[in-house]
Amino acid sequence: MRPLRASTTGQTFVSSWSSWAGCNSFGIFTSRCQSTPPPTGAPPGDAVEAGCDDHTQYSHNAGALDGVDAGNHQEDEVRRIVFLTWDDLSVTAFGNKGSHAMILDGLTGYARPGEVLALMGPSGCGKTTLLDILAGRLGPNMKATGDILINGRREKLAFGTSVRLSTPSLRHDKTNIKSLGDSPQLIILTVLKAYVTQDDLLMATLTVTEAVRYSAQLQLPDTVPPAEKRARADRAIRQMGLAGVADNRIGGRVCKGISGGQRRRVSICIELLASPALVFLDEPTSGLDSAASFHVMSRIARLARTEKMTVVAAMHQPSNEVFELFDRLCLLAYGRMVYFGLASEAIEFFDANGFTCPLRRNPSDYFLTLINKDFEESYDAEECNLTLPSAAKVIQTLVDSVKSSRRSFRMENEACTMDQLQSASLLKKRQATFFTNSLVLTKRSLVNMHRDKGYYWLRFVIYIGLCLSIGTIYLNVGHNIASIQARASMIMFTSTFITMMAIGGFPSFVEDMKVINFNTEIQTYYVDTEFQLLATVRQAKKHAEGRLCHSVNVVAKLG
Ligand SMILES: Nc1ncnc2c1ncn2[C@@H]1O[C@H](COP(=O)(O)OP(=O)(O)OP(=O)(O)O)[C@@H](O)[C@H]1O
Repeated sequence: MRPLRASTTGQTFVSSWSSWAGCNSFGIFTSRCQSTPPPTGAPPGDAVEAGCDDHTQYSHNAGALDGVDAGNHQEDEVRRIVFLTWDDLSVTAFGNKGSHAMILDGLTGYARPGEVLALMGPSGCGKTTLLDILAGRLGPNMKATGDILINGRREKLAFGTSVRLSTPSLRHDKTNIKSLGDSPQLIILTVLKAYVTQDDLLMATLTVTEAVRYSAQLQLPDTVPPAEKRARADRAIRQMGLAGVADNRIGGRVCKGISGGQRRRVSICIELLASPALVFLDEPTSGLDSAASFHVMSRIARLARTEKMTVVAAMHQPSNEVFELFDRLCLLAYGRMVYFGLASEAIEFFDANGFTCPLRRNPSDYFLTLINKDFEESYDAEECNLTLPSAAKVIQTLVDSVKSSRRSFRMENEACTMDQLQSASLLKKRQATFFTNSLVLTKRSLVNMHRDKGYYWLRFVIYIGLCLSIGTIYLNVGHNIASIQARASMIMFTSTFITMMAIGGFPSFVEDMKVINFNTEIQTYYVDTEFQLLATVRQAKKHAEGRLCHSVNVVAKLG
């Protein structure tokens, strides 16, 4: 069994890529594919040709990628190509009393540019956790081991979450894979990435158009003219089917705005505006009807192909049409991987393991029903008109099959090949400047504040009321000795009141913090410093107005 050829460190990405694409078409990889017999027990779906076809298909991208590369001479250009691989990835959650639970158990896989990888599995199987760890935003009570590599390098993704989790990687010990070396360089990399979480973090007071346009101003670099930014935002709105609600407020808990499905589409729209290299989507179609799901997913898949984006999406219940849009499928069951490969080969894989999907049944529904053991005890076979084997047995069979099959061998080789594209890891984020960010954030925040009746106008009315009350109480207080005491108590009262009113602004501040924190966490488009500035300007404006009222009142009434 021949090991894969390692690319030389220091090669340009073009040469590295071309040599790889060349290998796929006529060289090493093809001959390896053809010369390697499938391991015993490999299911028919693991046909050698399938693997090679898969790579040949990839070589079609080479021209496009070369084109991208050739045009990228400017220092601030974005390198769009992201090969994301993870190996032997495990995540454990720790409870308060020393208890712990394994959430992900030794997962290996990869996501490639121009493709959509769907993560599927029963609720609670670990899809969000996998997205979180890949995006570098794992919770504080979680510990992870394994390797995550971007273009062959261990990267530091966000908030100090190094993806260099443990060494040595198991894969390096496998005899059929060439070692990557003991300790690939740990670097801090700014990848233009996007994460659409399950909860939509949007400012309730903005309209759909405003939300998307502000994001365009923040995400797109200053070299893009404002008119072009607006045009891109408007185009994205239309493409997400939001033209009809473009001028509607997003809304929140207090005032109802657009629907849940529309909010979802706004979130996706905002995140995909700058065509990020790496996109994580957590249930992008939740709350959408089947037609809307299909349109949204087909737009994402088309963008992935045309912009060479690497898309990883956790999905629930995709329809047949949506399922066909996925390039690859990673099926999880209680933290373990029961399938990884081409989505189109999943039925064949299940069939080869004795689980034949009934005719006219949605394959993803069938897979999920087979591997869900949450409801086994309450499951009524007659009522469901379906006899299913024990989910635990199915999961074990599939996990064993994935590990031992030719598919697993191919997957690891592909992941390893991607890991070796080390020279491709120079990614640079193109974004608006500090000045633009500060300006846009401040403007957005002021608009938000003025429209928030509870936060701004109600407080304004209270300040006016206070001014009138104090003015009336202390009117003509005089200039004798007793008036000094009256003035002192008035000053004490107003300063205490203003402090209390400032505390009242906390809920809005917390809401803003959620949005800001999220964007900072995944390193999208603004940073702490800009937020500090924004918060200061905002608070200063609010208090200046309140204090101005008081000062005018006090000076006028007390002299
Ligand atoms: N911080 C945490 N501490 C303890 N357990 C956790 C934590 N986060 C997640 N879990 C557990 O890990 C498992 C996987 O959770 P995760 O949110 O990744 O599942 P999921 O597949 O995304 O679920 P769903 O499809 O319902 O969103 C669940 O059993 C969950 O209870």
